[in-house]
Amino acid sequence: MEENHKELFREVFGESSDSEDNDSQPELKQSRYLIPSWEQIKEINGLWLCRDFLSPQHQSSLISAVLNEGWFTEDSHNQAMRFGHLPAWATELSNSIREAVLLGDHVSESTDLASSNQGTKPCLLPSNLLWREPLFDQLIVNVYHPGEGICAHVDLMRFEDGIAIVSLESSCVMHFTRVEGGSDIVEHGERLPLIRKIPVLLTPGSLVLMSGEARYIWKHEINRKPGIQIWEGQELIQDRRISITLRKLCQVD
Ligand SMILES: O=C(O)CCC(=O)C(=O)O
Ligand SMILES: [Fe+2]
Repeated sequence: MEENHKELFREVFGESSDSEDNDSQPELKQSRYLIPSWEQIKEINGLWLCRDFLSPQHQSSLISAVLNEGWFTEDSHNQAMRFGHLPAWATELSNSIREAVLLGDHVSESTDLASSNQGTKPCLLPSNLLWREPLFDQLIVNVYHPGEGICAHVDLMRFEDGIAIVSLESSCVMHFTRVEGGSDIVEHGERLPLIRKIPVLLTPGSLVLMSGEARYIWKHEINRKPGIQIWEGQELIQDRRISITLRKLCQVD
């Protein structure tokens, strides 16, 4: 981790328990989470996936915390939104997202992720977004029953850049398509068709981060109609799926 990141990391998360012996290095292995590995969705700038974001235990406690809010006591209730002051579990989740980005940066320096992208270090989340306070102040929890999904959309412009989606329970494929009017993609000197659907598998406990092009010029959708949720040639078994989307409202001055 870069020195300034280390300092910021200490400010936000404090020193770990066994780094008090005047060795000022934060002991990253003592962090609440294992060092996360991030996957860059190469076709889409600004789209990152952390598959091992939450351990199975953390997933269970998060599901309990969400269900304990009492938002989904009736079957017809499938979405809850909160603005401003978020429940403690959501604030903790936001902190974990920041932590995963910081630790992920650390990992990318020693892997070829760092040398990809024509020599420029790929950025999980621009630092002005990573260090804004609060990182997120809006929360949506969606509960999807089998067959239910969300149609293709770009999140509303009233939200800032830098959106996180945590997936729980059933896996699903989220498809990304470029918004119309975007120019053709040129890759290796070849013009690729404008309408391209990029599938991304969202497994339980995974975290998606969208910023820049991924947030503004790509639509995302989850179509759980029969025959659409295919991954590696197999149709996914559908069960209930819960997602937690965290965003920040734009300031209105
Ligand atoms: O449920 C999801 O994974 C995505 C939710 C979403 O895109 C939204 O609420 O804007
Ligand atoms: Fe969305």
